[in-house]
Amino acid sequence: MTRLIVALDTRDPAQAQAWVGQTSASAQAYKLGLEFCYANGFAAAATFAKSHPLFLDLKLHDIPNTVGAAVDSLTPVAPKLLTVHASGGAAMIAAARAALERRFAPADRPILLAVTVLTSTDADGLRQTGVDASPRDQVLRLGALAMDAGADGLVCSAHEIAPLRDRLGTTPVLVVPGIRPAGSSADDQARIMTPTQAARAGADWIVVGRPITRADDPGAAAASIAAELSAAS
Ligand SMILES: O=C(O)c1cc(=O)[nH]c(=O)n1[C@@H]1O[C@H](COP(=O)(O)O)[C@@H](O)[C@H]1O
Repeated sequence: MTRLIVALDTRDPAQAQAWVGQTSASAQAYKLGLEFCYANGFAAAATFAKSHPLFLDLKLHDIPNTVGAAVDSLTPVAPKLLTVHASGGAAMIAAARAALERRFAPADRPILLAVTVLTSTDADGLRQTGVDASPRDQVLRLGALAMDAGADGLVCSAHEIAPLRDRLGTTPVLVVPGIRPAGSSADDQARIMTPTQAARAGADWIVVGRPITRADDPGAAAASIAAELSAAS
């Protein structure tokens, strides 16, 4: 069944804890990213990871030596999932994987996810960066590269789940943001689907932020999304 990760996109630890309290019956993991970690440091993320499964979303992207060393430095946080950018290339992804293998026993090793094409990017956005491929083709290209280089899974939009499964089978863990319940605002997301559509397409996890955290009742919003996931699975 598709599981729900709530993105705790805030710099305020009390707010993050409040959202956890409101959604804990519906979510299976929580995401802390750049906003929270730059404001509060990694010790705060490490404390959080002691009581909740943590998706640490730092989207690392640098030369292989720097990314490997950064992953080494993140060892005390011990997240369940960790992101790098697939466009950093095979050697960079391999360096991240090697650092995780050095630092963790196999059973405890964080799941290494490669972000393919950000869900906020459409074909025009890709073209502006010099990529003439469609988002789908670019996700397939980067997805295959990342899995060959040692990623355990991929971050993609729900639109690319079926083509990725066709190309790469069931091995990649597919983590899917850009989720919007029917009728809700897309905000800055370009490639969106509903929770039901993502679950039916075969997402392992969906990542949902604002549709829950900006709702009048975050607990009810998360419960409604969890209900969609269980009905679709
Ligand atoms: O790696 C991610 O989690 C991520 C990748 C991506 O392509 N798109 C994307 O939106 N995300 C994250 O997923 C969350 C989506 O938040 P909402 O758009 O508010 O639901 C944010 O925390 C993003 O940083």
